[in-house]
Amino acid sequence: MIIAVDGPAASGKGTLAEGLARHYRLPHLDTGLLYRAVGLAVADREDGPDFEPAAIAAAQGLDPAQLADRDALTSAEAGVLASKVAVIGPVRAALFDFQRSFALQPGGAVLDGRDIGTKICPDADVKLFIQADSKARMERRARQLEKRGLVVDRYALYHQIEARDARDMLNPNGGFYKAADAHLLDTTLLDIEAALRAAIEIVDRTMALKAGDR
Ligand SMILES: Nc1ncnc2c1ncn2[C@@H]1O[C@H](COP(=O)(O)OP(=O)(O)O)[C@@H](O)[C@H]1O
Ligand SMILES: Nc1ccn([C@@H]2O[C@H](COP(=O)(O)OP(=O)(O)O)[C@@H](O)[C@H]2O)c(=O)n1
Repeated sequence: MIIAVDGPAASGKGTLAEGLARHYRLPHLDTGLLYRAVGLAVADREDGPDFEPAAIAAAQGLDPAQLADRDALTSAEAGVLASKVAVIGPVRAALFDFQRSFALQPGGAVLDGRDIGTKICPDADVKLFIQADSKARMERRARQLEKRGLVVDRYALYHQIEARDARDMLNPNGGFYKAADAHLLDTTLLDIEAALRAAIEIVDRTMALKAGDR
């Protein structure tokens, strides 16, 4: 079974994808980490003239070992860099095969990102699109960063997330929209457990309907 989980920044898609993977005993890939690793690899060239070719080379040479440093990868700065390399078509093309092979491993997988239901796994068995209002998303990200001992300027964080979402939505190479057959799950008023219960219910119901069709 392949489960695609998409949604905007800090909507809770990673947490849900991890929970679904645990529940159904499937491997999980957070595809945002790939873009974050490419972004970090070219951080010193940000907005410079050779940013684009350097990002393409970094994506083509990406080594899964680069996904290990979670603290660096999940920083707010890495998120901004990720969204800048994510608009470069050849970067997306270079990362496609890794994501697709992960999805197609025997038994299936859970992948979360922005274009899983639309581009990476248009054939996924179940697609979820996770939403939460911007203030709730900012507050979740703020608390996540504060738990690491970082001092967070909520006003700046809110604007940074809005700017990243806007760049993502306008990404000409993206596919960052809710797939027509994706189930919308708004987690604004749900805690992590309630959101996971709702997601499991959607997956079970979708799979039961599919089994009934056969
Ligand atoms: N439904 C929820 N209610 C409250 N906090 C949540 C919820 N879902 C996720 N979180 C928290 O919000 C933060 C961002 O969640 P995450 O899953 O990393 O989001 P995303 O992958 O969409 O960026 C994490 O600290 C996570 O524990
Ligand atoms: N499948 C994906 C996943 C992430 N991304 C890009 O990578 C950035 C970081 O993604 P992420 O999922 O790690 O970010 P959060 O939603 O966790 O904040 C996004 O803002 C997108 O620009 C992408 O283009 N395609």
